[in-house]
Amino acid sequence: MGLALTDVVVGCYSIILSILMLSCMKATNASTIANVWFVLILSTGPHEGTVPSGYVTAGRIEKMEVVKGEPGDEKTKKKVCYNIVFVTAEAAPYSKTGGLGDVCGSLPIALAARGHRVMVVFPRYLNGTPAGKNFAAAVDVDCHIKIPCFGGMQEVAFFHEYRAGVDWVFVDHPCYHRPGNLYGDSYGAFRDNQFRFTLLCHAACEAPLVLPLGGFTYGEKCIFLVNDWHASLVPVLLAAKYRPYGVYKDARSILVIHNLSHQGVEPAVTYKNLGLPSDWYGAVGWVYPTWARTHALDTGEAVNLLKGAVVTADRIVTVSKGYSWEITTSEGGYGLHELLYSRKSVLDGITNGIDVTEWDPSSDVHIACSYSKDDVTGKVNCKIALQKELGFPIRLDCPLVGFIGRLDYQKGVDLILLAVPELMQDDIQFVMLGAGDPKFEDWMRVTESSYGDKFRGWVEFNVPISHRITAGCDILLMPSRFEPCGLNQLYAMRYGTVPVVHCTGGLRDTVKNFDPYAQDGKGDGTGWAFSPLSKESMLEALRLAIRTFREHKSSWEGLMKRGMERDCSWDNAAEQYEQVFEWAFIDQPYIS
Ligand SMILES: Nc1ncnc2c1ncn2[C@@H]1O[C@H](COP(=O)(O)OP(=O)(O)O[C@H]2O[C@H](CO)[C@@H](O)[C@H](O)[C@H]2O)[C@@H](O)[C@H]1O
Repeated sequence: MGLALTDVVVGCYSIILSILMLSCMKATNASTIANVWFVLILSTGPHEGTVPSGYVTAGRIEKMEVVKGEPGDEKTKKKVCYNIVFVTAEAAPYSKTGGLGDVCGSLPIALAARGHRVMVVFPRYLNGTPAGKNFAAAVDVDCHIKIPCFGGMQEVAFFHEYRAGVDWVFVDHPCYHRPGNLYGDSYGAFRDNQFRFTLLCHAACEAPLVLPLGGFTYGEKCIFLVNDWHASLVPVLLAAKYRPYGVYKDARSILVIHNLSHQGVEPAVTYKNLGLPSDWYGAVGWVYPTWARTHALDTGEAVNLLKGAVVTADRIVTVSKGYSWEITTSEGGYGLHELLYSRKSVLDGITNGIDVTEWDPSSDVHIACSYSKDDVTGKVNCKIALQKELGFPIRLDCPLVGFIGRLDYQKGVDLILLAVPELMQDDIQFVMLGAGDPKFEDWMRVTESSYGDKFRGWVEFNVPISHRITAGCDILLMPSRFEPCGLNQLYAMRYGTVPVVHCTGGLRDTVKNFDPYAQDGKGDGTGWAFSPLSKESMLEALRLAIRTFREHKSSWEGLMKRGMERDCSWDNAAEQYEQVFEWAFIDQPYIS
């Protein structure tokens, strides 16, 4: 295929422009120049292998894109592309226990689609169940490394799959092969989780240096996105283990906080296991508040991996704006609020997007009948099918309320437990899907046996049924005590299911309270956000929603329609992440 003359002209223009920009920058900022490449892209064809064609393997690649609008209206746009390394404990569809898996399974794809080179590093879990087939397409890249930690040299291997424009890199070690879920089994959390995720972090720091994915390593000029406590050792390792030897001087790290309530806290004596130099204790060292100590001689000394990332990462992102503020307060900061407040200038909130391919009522393979915002009639069939599946009487006039989530203090399940005896007096049907705290699981089973024709407690982690509940219900209840972003309310709105949520964190940011009088009486809003967090205010909001469903059909249709029309794709969030990457590279590494 030959080049058109216009392409050649634009190409020459771009080369000249690049040379000019390069010399300008030389005069101003020599250290930035070291990791900036100007690449002229005449045409952006499909990616081959893992190195997008026309790219240079570097931390930051400035790509001159020819933007073609109307004929004669061609202009050159600068786009900076990065080598991005996600480090996470889970990524869907390979492994998922909650929203972290959803985000790390879809944000990398959105960033790759925007031109970045993206790798996701996470464990190769095998628990002896059919879930193991999720890893079947990954191949052993025949690269074994030895990691110095926990008193010896631990050998890990890497597996790799290139899918949807992303390098999925699986860290392999026997500690990830055992029955149970990703973090524990019926006896509780695995006792060696600190070991398992220390290995992950060390391996993730090596991956860009040693893995020739598609023939080229990512190299050390990259940006690490470290998710939650499991990946939090990465920025500490960059600062303590690599930069003193001149490695990763041009890399940056961003801590992404999905949930501050889990911090990876272990006794202080375990510091020696982490593979950090002895004089770096201060980065991860932490002292419990007095009230949390267990006995009079307890000094409260501990290592806290998330705290280590808060003090060493170049920037911090939380998964909604509301939550980024909440974590700087004593109510929401879980003991880290003062530290987080001190880093306020590099703390941003970016609301999660959702995987709009997996969660699309017009093509969802799990639901009984497809529908869309332009034709919602199929939703009725989904409701009938769900009522059948749950053994409820088939009644379209009866509001069907759902709850999906981990059975955990965070999700406000205790509030539902308190409210159910009253709620069951009303003419409603209520389904709860969740697994977690055994005391809530038992309560769901008992409640189902007491209110057989109107309450179902589905105790399991089951993705297909979560889709069917999202599609078949009229209302989704989320009384979360705190919610960094929340995904189920986003899925619900996309499926025309109206959310009733506690007004907190990402729920407050994404669910707009219904106002029947707005827009000259046409109404506005996408659901109900109640406050304070009490049984009474939750019941009041739920009953208001139920009354609107029963008595104000056009208002209800408006609520459904506005929810379904919301833009919740990842592209918008990915663009905001790009802004944060740019800011991260403007500054020198926070700890150099
Ligand atoms: N029993 C079950 N069966 C099937 N699917 C189930 C299930 N229980 C939960 N899920 C699924 O797991 C995901 C849960 O995501 P959330 O964002 O609501 O919460 P989570 O607290 O895990 O995530 C944390 O990280 C995410 C991502 O940043 C933040 O949105 C959130 O606020 C934060 O607490 C959803 O996809 C949901 O459908």
